[in-house]
Amino acid sequence: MCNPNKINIETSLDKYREEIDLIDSQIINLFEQRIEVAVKVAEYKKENKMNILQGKREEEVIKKALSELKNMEYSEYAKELMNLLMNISKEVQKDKIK
Ligand SMILES: O=C(O)C(=O)C[C@]1(C(=O)O)C=C[C@@H](O)C=C1
Repeated sequence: MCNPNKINIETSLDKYREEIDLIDSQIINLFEQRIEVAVKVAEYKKENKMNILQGKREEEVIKKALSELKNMEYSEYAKELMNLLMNISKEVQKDKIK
């Protein structure tokens, strides 16, 4: 005999995973768009002899991102995510303009 509760648990897990898949696909699309803009910024920086690292701008990006958060419990994780995104931008920019 199968346990109907187990079926329910699996069904809701599948639903949550479908939700995560949808969110991941949006994140990956936005991630790609962000990188493509960072590549354009790299070209601008090269033409204008600017440093790849823009510390003041990074502070602003983090501040702005945190101001969008509804649950401040996640602020350290959000900060970690933004720092990771900017580190990836800088890596891509270095590759593009070296
Ligand atoms: O604004 C810039 O100058 C960028 O290159 C973009 C970006 C980012 O990913 O947000 C990347 C590197 C800089 O240090 C600051 C910000």
